[in-house]
Amino acid sequence: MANDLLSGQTPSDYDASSIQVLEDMEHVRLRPGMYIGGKDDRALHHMVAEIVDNSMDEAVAGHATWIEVELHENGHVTVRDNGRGIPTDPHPSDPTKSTLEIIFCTLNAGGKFSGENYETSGGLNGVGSSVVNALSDHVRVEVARNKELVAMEFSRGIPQTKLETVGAAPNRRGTAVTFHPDPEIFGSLKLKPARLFAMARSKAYLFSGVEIRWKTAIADGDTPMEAKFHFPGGLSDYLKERLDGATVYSDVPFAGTVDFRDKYNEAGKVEWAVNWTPSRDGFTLSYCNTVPTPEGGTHEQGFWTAILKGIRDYGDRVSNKKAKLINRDDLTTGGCALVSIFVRDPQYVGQTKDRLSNESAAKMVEGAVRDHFDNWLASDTKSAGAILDFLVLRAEERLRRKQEKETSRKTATQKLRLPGKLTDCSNKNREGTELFIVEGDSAGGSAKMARNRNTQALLPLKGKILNVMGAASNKLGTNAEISDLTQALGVQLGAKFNVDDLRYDKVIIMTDADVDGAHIAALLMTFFFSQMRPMIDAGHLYLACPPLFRVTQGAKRVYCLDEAEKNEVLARGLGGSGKMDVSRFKGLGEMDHKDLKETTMDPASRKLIRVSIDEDEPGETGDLVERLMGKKPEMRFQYIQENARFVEELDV
Ligand SMILES: Nc1ncnc2c1ncn2[C@@H]1O[C@H](COP(=O)(O)OP(=O)(O)OP(=O)(O)O)[C@@H](O)[C@H]1O
Ligand SMILES: [Mg+2]
Ligand SMILES: [Mg+2]
Repeated sequence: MANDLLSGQTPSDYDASSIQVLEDMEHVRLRPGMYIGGKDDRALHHMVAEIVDNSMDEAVAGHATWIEVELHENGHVTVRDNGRGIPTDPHPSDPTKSTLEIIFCTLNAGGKFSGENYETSGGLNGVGSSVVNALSDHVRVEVARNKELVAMEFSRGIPQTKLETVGAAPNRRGTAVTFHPDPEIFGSLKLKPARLFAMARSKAYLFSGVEIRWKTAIADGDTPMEAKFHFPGGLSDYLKERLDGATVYSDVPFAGTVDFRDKYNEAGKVEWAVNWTPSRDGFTLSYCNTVPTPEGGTHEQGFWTAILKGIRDYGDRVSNKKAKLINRDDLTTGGCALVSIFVRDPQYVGQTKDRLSNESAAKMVEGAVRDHFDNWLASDTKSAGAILDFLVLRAEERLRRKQEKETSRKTATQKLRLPGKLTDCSNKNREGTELFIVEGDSAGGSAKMARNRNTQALLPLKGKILNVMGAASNKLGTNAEISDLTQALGVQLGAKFNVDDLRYDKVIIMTDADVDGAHIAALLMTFFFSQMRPMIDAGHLYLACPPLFRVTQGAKRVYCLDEAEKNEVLARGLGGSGKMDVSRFKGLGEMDHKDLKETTMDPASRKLIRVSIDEDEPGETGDLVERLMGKKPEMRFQYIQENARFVEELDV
């Protein structure tokens, strides 16, 4: 393998540094996830972003004024800039090699460590170029520098040519990197014009000092074949474009830029734009040194803290007492923000630069934005008033919803004094709570001991009472057992059912693993289907999967969900000594609470089935439900098995 990769090199090249190169390149190819976050579509496009980021760094440092991104017919992509050109002189660490070769063939070779060549850069680790090189089956780098045009080619991280002079470049400088992502890594995935176009354009918004030129030879019907971007309006323009057509509370977004040098005597700056809209969900897009930080981080945090403090203070000043109620969620649910920071020494959580972690960024951004926000609110009182009113409304709505949920929960609990008695959980929020509908009282006993009292509630129902669930819906409301169930759930039946009222996150039917149990589960599912359909659609209804068998051998024991699993275990053995013993659970009540917890109730070890409805045959459902209401239990159950799609979900 090594010889193969080294072909084209003379034996004298095969020295320690070559081995280093092989190790680096092989490691990248072995573990692309560590360097570009995977081998998927996102990772593929990230390859182009790495090369564009290098040109952006050159532009932000003031050395390049344009960047060109070109997608070729054959799937290769070229990124060109008119920057200083990647250095080509011999590298001090290994004078037999050019700096360009070192940059493309070794990890952690970069000019951005010291802050001498670039003040604030997207590049950081000196891995970008070499990773793209390692994961491409063809790379050609051209550099115009010192009036000369030189070129070098690589494949899968290994040089294929020497650094060659290919012409004169009397009036040019800059770098052009052409590469083709390796199908051995990315399979049949292809670079998509639309994605590259969007990336190229967002870069132009993020740095108004650069012109981005776009070209594609591959058409996708929507993406322009050629375009030029230059946005002197920066983020403010970008936000307007993103919010195109939406109602906004301020005609002009609150936007600005602060140079950290002026304020903190430090390199870097922050730019932002924010507006609020009632007509769509809010978003926060953040960037560090023009590299997107999809998971946010300290810069986003500092930004929203400034806005929150600012709006509350403003409320105070205009004597709006309710401004105090506003919290960050109220701000961000309708708030649309772009935050772009440039710092000298960006730190990230994880390898892919998804979340910024510089502590100082939070403080610097907060301070910078805060001053401007106060001024802006004071100077544009019309917008300020509209935004404040909107945010107060959101806060009130949030509090009212919370209170309603609490009171409806209380009343439901208070009314339950009937045979099917609810054992509620202590957690009063819906999130993360579960109601187990259990069959009969015997199961209720061990389930009570097996449950997590914080999050798991129990409602025992008696089998015979369940038969009324097949009754006409006008009779349902008057049945005590049914009203127990609906009150426990906090909901009303039929057209009055509102899924938001539901008091539990998961409603879990837990019946014996036998024919009767299946029948009861079927009846319950039918009932929920006809009376509380949105609950199923929203994914709240589940079936517990109690085991049917327990196999023991000496001190070892294993639970089996069904016949097949049991046979498998018997064939395989438990690895213990002595005879294997099989017991079949006749009902949940037979299991002690430890077994029940472990196999069926504990989220850490149980298995659950989520119930959902397959709508492949629209129009037939009504008829089938009627058939279901018929006499034969076997037939009802079959319907459920055939028409309810069971989505297995192992929640860990
Ligand atoms: N288009 C370019 N123009 C000028 N110099 C470049 C260009 N592309 C790369 N370089 C030089 O090559 C070095 C290595 O680039 P590389 O992308 O490997 O690492 P980096 O940008 O320093 O850090 P990161 O791994 O975070 O991208 C850069 O630091 C820079 O000095
Ligand atoms: Mg880089
Ligand atoms: Mg490198």
